[in-house]
Amino acid sequence: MTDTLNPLESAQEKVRIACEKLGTDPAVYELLKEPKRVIEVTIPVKMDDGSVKTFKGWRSVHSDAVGPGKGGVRFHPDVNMDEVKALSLWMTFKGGALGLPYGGGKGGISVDPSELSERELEQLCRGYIRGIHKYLGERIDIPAPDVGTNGQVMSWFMDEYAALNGGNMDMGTFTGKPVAFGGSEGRNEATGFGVAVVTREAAKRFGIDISTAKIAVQGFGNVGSFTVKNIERQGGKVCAIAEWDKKEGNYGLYNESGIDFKELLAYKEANKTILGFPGATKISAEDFWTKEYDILIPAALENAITGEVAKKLNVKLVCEAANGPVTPEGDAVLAERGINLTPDILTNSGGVVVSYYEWVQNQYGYYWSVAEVEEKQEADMMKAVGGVFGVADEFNVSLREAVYMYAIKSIDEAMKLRGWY
Ligand SMILES: NC(=O)C1=CN([C@@H]2O[C@H](COP(=O)(O)OP(=O)(O)OC[C@H]3O[C@@H](n4cnc5c(N)ncnc54)[C@H](OP(=O)(O)O)[C@@H]3O)[C@@H](O)[C@H]2O)C=CC1
Ligand SMILES: O=C(O)CCC(=O)C(=O)O
Repeated sequence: MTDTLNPLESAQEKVRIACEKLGTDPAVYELLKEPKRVIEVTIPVKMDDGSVKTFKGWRSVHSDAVGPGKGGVRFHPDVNMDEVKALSLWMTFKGGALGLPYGGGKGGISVDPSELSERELEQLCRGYIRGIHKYLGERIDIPAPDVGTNGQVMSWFMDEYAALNGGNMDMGTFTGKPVAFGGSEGRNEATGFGVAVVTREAAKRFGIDISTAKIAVQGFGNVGSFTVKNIERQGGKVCAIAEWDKKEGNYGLYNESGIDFKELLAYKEANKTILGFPGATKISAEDFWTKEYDILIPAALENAITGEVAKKLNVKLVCEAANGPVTPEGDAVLAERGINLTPDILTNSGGVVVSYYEWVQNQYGYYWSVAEVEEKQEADMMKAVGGVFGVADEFNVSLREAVYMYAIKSIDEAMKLRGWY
């Protein structure tokens, strides 16, 4: 088997297998294999040095069978149309698995945001919204943060959207906004909080004691860092973290007795990197991937665990916090080696769950405390975890297959009710 690194092909394959296992009408795969709409925009930005640069951006709505498109916007040099399409497809199934009233959407711009000044970045954000605003709205398509974007980006998006729409302040058009500008308590940490919930439940299912488990996390961005924090809150410890650096390349940090979250975060805030953190030893990327852990949590980008990487892992459980971090060949190798896996669209669904709460709160104009948000999030995610584990047991399939099978039911039903087949 050759490794498919095209995320769209790998996403389509997962849907095809789920349809086959469930014996759905052939129309279901036909309707779900490609996005409903993809917009491509070229965004000109006047740079600080007086030159003009153009950037390519996309927004894809994979499905709106159940409700408006929903999903993040990624700013990264490797973003391309196929990646955006795949990420939007995954969002359709993430929403389905969690029972959210949404379809799937995703956007992105091919750019390294760290190379832009704040003014240039703001212009890029506003230009992107000028290009796609007619296709956005609380009931149409609702962006949120993903890799390389954050609450500040959402605020510029919202401001530009309101300006282009006669001052329309439908705040639910974007989620992941800062709390001071219509955001929800708990959204910034929500994905990592949810990853910790799913990891805890999977550990129970596969007989791993989370309080003594050795856990490794790849990526210390939004998802990775709050995963580490919430694993610590549950009494677990993360002993290895992998990151990358423009000069240094890929590397890891290791501390057998646990890397302290608060100290590491403070170091990152002060130094803009975790490289050189005194509370752990620097290790090579090769060492990071080959050391023995109970649980490995990839929380960076796609295709981190290829077939080759999967062969050398020394772990019992992989919890996919990133979208698409395991390639189809990686999946096959993990299965052959008896290494369990919790799939991305379940494991990292906490972000979109709390985005949903933000959208609800925006429409009510009534806001919840962080404790209320976390309680609701945990309950909603536990329901999905129970449902997916149940399908896996009933059909004797992997959790990856189970989550697609679990999610597809409601999407299929909505498409049929709408007369799409
Ligand atoms: N934010 C959210 O709410 C959600 C995010 N996700 C998914 O989670 C993943 C991470 O997203 P998020 O945390 O938001 O993004 P961030 O940009 O905040 O963090 C990604 C982190 O991974 C680092 N990184 C990049 N490449 C590597 C590598 N090869 N090895 C180690 N570290 C690396 C980045 O470093 P650097 O910044 O230097 O590039 C950064 O610190 C993505 O797959 C995203 O789609 C899923 C659900 C919701
Ligand atoms: O919060 C959201 O709407 C979506 C987050 C996201 O992009 C994802 O779950 O991959």
